[in-house]
Amino acid sequence: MTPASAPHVRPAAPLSRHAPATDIALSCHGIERSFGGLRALKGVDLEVRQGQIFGLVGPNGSGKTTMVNVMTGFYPPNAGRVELFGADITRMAPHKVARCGVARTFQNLALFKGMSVLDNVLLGRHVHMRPSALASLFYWVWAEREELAHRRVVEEIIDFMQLQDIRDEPVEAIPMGLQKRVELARALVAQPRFLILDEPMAGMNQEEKEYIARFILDARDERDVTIFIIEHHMDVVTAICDEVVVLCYGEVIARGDPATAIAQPQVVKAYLGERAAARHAGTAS
Ligand SMILES: Nc1ncnc2c1ncn2[C@@H]1O[C@H](COP(=O)(O)OP(=O)(O)OP(=O)(O)O)[C@@H](O)[C@H]1O
Repeated sequence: MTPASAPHVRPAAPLSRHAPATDIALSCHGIERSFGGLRALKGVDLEVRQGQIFGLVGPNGSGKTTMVNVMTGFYPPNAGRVELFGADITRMAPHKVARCGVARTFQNLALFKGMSVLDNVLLGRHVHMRPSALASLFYWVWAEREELAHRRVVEEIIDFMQLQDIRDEPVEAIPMGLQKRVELARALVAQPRFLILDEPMAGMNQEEKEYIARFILDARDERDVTIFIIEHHMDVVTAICDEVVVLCYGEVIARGDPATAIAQPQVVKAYLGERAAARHAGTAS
């Protein structure tokens, strides 16, 4: 493609010319966040290396979504520092974090009813769409070309996520498992470097879980994206995550290799309660 015909599609903005080269994609240090008298996060530290699938797990109410909200600028932390690819993004506004190459999906589906699958996916390109007066002036030359380039990215992701057959369906008419796949597609069309998935397998049956796990692995391997995942299905976590951090009441209680971390007694106790954990230990020994 010649420069003259190359569509003007912005890649994710580099964070800073002065950001140090690092193989750490995300680093959070000493993150504190309270809601009134409730300390939802109590000095959380974690580090995600580039190219990892990193899992954040923990019982309900342990602080996982709050942590993601701090990382993405939705909740400013009361203390601590968040770095993305070596640059400080603590307290950066969410839309600026998105422009730094971060995309996320939400725990509860956030698709637009009444719109087709294709249009919902296309919305994921908004982070790369910044109309300028000059572009409008030369609309037919530039804006149309840019629109085509956005469509090309969307078509590629529709293929990648195998959504061709349902592309024109209203999004509310397709099953829940497919809606989750559309959400993942919408996050991927933003061409993120760091993708956060909040319970991507909630409400899925075994077959749907295996399907979406495959797409997550392929996204990491083929699209050069680091993945941060919150997930309650431990079979999936052990199957696809390279590393996990386990939260309980806002504190890290285990970390490391998934199978080892989630078998720790304090983790079993956090999930099952003291008595069941003792029974589990009895059966395990
Ligand atoms: N906006 C808020 N206002 C008040 N309390 C909040 C708010 N957001 C979260 N909390 C509280 O902070 C704690 C951590 O909640 P959070 O949603 O981060 O947990 P979680 O691990 O994501 O839970 P789940 O697995 O159920 O989604 C909970 O006690 C929750 O009630």
